[in-house]
Amino acid sequence: MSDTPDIRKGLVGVYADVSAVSKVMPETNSLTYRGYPVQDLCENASFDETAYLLWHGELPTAGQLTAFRTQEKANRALSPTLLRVLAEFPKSAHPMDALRTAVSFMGMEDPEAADISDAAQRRKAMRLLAKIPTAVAATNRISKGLAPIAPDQGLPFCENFFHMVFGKVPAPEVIKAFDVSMILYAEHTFNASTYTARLVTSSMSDMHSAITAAIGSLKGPLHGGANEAVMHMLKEIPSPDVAEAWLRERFDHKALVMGFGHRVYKTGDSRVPTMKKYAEVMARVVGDERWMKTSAVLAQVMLTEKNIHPNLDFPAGPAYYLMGFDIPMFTPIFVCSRITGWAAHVLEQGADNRLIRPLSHYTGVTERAVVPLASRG
Ligand SMILES: CC(=O)SCCNC(=O)CCNC(=O)[C@H](O)C(C)(C)COP(=O)(O)OP(=O)(O)OC[C@H]1O[C@@H](n2cnc3c(N)ncnc32)[C@H](O)[C@@H]1OP(=O)(O)O
Ligand SMILES: O=C([O-])CC(=O)C(=O)O
Repeated sequence: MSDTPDIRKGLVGVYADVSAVSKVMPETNSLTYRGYPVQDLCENASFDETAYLLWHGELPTAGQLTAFRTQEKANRALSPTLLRVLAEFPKSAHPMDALRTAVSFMGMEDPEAADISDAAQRRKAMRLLAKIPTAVAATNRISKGLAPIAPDQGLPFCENFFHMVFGKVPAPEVIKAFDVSMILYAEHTFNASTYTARLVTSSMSDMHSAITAAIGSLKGPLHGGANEAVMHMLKEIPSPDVAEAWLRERFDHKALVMGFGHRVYKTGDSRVPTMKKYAEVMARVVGDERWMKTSAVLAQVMLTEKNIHPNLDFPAGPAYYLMGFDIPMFTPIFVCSRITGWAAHVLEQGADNRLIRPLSHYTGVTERAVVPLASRG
């Protein structure tokens, strides 16, 4: 009889804890946040209402939303020190690396750095929700030799982000497409970055440490980094007519096709139809159908040849490109949204904590004695 314990590589199929934040239902390709279908939230609520929902368990009343928005607007500005630090980062730094370091720095500056009470962690989550977009926009502008644009407290969350990146606010349909992407990216149960945040929290560490680690996890191309990889891939394909041939060559090299496949959804990602609809809106607004046409060919061939469906990153990549964002900003934009889900999980983990510490099954050399240095040859 083998003495190998039951190891689930990648924790495939393992329930690691309970959670009341969201529910992924792969059998129906659906997703709810605190019981609300994500599509319903996209059509009938805003991203900041969704953030409130994730943190408080209920949608806000008008008064609660006004108070939430006031708090968010009041916390947007970065300190002069952090702005100077951002300006000193290596010009070659990827914006996700810059953001990881910026969030870590925010942790040192936070007025309640040492306080991990639920109330303090909630206030820190609000400060992160408000400041992360400012850091993302400033990093982007600094990388182009442009001066950062200060947040405008008179503008709502999404409008303010465009203002800080481009110095202007686009048409309402662009804002709506962006807001929808933010709702769709907000939360997704125990994905790698959220689990990272919970794991860090489980040692009774603080919000900024958990979020810094989560950003590191999200950056990888198998996770959030895929939205950038999708756009690089689409740009490699000269036109929709050659997309099928391009993909078949990729099959020959057994290469991953970015933006396809998912650990939990095997017959379609709940969020893709909504994001695709708004990516198509963006294609019409901009008058550039190339990316959606190429995407349609890739999705069709991946389905018929591999039976693999696109994930959220597949339509989100071209949608952000059509909104005018530089490709290295796509995963940082994901962070601007996912901070809401991460923080909800940090709060949930903190409220009923047990140190996360799994076992490893040893497969190295058998026990042996140290040979003194003089005798080693
Ligand atoms: C927001 C998000 O994080 S969504 C995920 C974003 N990531 C990507 O888009 C990266 C590309 N996708 C992938 O690498 C994978 O699908 C993952 C990492 C997302 C999921 O991985 P897993 O659950 O481990 O899938 P798994 O490896 O079991 O896939 C099953 C089979 O499909 C293949 N497959 C899965 N995804 C892809 C893909 N994108 N391209 C080509 N083949 C794929 C695997 O190679 C595997 O084939 P095999 O059985 O011949 O070995
Ligand atoms: O759930 C996952 O593994 C990845 C994902 O789609 C997400 O984090 O949004």
